[in-house]
Amino acid sequence: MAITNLRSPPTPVVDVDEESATLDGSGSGSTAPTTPEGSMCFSPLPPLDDFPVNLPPRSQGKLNSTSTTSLAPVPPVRNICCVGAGYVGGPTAAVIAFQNPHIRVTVVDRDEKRIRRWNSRHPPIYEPGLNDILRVARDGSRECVFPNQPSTQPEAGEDGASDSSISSDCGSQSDDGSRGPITIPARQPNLFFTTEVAKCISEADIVLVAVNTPTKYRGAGAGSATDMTAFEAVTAVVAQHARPGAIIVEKSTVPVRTADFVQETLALHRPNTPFTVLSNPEFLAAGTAIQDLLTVDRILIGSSPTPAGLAAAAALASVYASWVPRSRILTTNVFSSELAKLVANSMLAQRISSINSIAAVCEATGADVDEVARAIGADPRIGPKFLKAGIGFGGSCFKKDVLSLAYLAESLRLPEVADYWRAVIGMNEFARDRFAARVVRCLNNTLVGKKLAVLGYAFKKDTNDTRESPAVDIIRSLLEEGPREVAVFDPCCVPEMMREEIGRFLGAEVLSGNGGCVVVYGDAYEACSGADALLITTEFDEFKNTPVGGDGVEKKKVVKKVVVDPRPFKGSEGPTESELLALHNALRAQVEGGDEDPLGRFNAMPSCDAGCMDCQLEKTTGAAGYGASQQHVSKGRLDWSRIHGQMRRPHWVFDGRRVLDIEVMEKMGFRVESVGRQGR
Ligand SMILES: NC(=O)C1=CN([C@@H]2O[C@H](COP(=O)(O)OP(=O)(O)OC[C@H]3O[C@@H](n4cnc5c(N)ncnc54)[C@H](O)[C@@H]3O)[C@@H](O)[C@H]2O)C=CC1
Ligand SMILES: O=C(O)[C@H]1O[C@H](OP(=O)(O)OP(=O)(O)OC[C@H]2O[C@@H](n3ccc(=O)[nH]c3=O)[C@H](O)[C@@H]2O)[C@H](O)[C@@H](O)[C@@H]1O
Repeated sequence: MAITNLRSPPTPVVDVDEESATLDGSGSGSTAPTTPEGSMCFSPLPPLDDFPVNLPPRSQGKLNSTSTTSLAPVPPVRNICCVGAGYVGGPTAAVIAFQNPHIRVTVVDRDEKRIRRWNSRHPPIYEPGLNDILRVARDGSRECVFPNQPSTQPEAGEDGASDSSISSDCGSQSDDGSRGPITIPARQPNLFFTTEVAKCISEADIVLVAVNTPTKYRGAGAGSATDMTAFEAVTAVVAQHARPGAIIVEKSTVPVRTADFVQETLALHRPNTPFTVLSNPEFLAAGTAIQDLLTVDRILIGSSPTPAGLAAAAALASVYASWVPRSRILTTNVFSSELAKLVANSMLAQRISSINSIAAVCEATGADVDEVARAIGADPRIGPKFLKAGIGFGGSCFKKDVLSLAYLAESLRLPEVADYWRAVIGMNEFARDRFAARVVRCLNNTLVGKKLAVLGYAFKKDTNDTRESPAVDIIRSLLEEGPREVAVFDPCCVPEMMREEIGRFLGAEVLSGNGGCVVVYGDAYEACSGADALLITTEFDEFKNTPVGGDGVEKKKVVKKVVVDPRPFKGSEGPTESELLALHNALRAQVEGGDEDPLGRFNAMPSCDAGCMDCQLEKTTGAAGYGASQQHVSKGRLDWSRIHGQMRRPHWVFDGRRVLDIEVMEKMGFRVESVGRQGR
């Protein structure tokens, strides 16, 4: 007998402590505008301890609250619109849709090219696991049937035969009903991408605003303040088109008290229409976005403490509760939530700058920064994460968010606080400059006539995101010395894209073909061939070295990931989407390079036009790591002995990310200089 799955959560009701709605009990202690029913008041809030922090299990359907004096119905969520189809909006909306088949999720963006890509086989960003999510949520899925027993374990009574095949004839149901076949019904697509911004906003119960909020580059606060142009533009569209009662969610990272501004804009355009504004910052990291979203450590929801504010928070929480344990959904006041995001990134950046400052001390003293990091990281109060020294942090957010915090402090007339955080950025720049200077110093203070290969262009491993990549600054510094060639290779980025970006950041004239000396390669060995020095600028595993045997052949350490088959699924409701995904991954892991759809759930992917630029790019470049059909396939670790044979003496390697085993490299004849370790 078939068991169907895909539970949809009941609509909860929220208990609200009216006393806590404002500190003074007046209903609003602020001059900030409120909606007619007072859904947003920016008054001081009660201490967090008094605020309903964790939401109860779905079945209870009520917010925890010590004293409950009124009930506000939690609005049902059937339609979500996410504005911004970027690194955050795309994956976040995809996971929300994947986990909530009963909710229609539409991602809107004004960038037609981006939307076209999301609707094609070539999503505009690469993230491990994204493809599997899109294949179900965007494309819908077929009915599938599978036995409810681990395929690696033989069926009791059978001769050790294990059945990893999935077919419609998969055995009979056992007595207790738990091991029989499970039928997963077909799923309709519920994730859509479109440029119809206003229309989709007007249909949504929840509008997630996930547009870019970079640093201002001109005018007041240039270089520090957040550029709110995109956010403001979207807010105006939302204000004009959102339906009454809609919940507006700040997903973008925004300055503290942005919710005030959103509320004012809404009140300006639609004075008598109730809206609720929430802060729900995103903590995902590039390269692990899907994993971060699926196994999230916390969801932060900031709301006003009014009945409507808390009800809106509960509505948003119910969306996440489809897969996130209630204990990980934290609610705070809206400004704490906005500030917490800036502080989270600033503290992470600060840790990196702290260890990089120590790297400089190590280079001058003979201590080794990895050893220092290991020693201090063993203290649970410090912890081992984010202590990897290198050439500094990159990425679209750390720098801008630290600067935004510093700007906030300046605006609040707290220059000491601002200086403290600005020093984090200063130390980051120092790390890069020191590394580039070290390369030049080791190469006799001149790069003229020399070829240098830069390995890694993305700002971190396993992503094709190159925003604020330290590699760009390193290339710029190298070019100042007039080298013969700067070769650039990245295992995850498409060469054409890298060329385009380098041209944009450093000027088209630096590129080969335009009279410049920067050559972008799609092959690491070509990039390294004839090089005087190699610089490792991104911590890709591909660049790590592994012991070499007497035969000169690289001995790869094969660490087989143990992916546990999650069956048997217990309970009468059938597996959740997360459990199905775990099964999908377990079955895939059983066979190397095996079936991309072992459950037989996937529908056909969208087809591309004959003239699809991305298909052509894939054909001409190999383009591993680009496009849904081609997730980042590791090109394997570099064969360092082969590279040694191709390089010029004395085989300089500058390890800016501490990925190399120096002893092994030196035995092979390389001359290695590493960040955080004394050089020669
Ligand atoms: N990239 C990351 O890993 C993380 C980013 N964030 C924050 O999330 C926000 C978004 O960042 P990303 O996704 O990286 O930015 P992004 O630049 O990749 O995407 C933003 C998208 O918004 C669209 N957009 C801009 N103005 C628009 C308008 N008026 N109407 C419709 N669409 C519009 C752009 O076309 C673009 O596709 C930022 O505030 C960022 O600080 C937060 C956590 C992680
Ligand atoms: O707001 C954001 O955009 C996101 O910023 C970071 O995520 P991300 O920038 O994608 O990547 P990280 O893993 O944090 O790495 C950032 C940079 O720091 C560098 N790094 C990281 C860790 C470390 O120990 N040392 C180090 O140099 C990385 O190489 C990379 O260049 C945060 O980790 C996310 O929580 C946050 O949501």
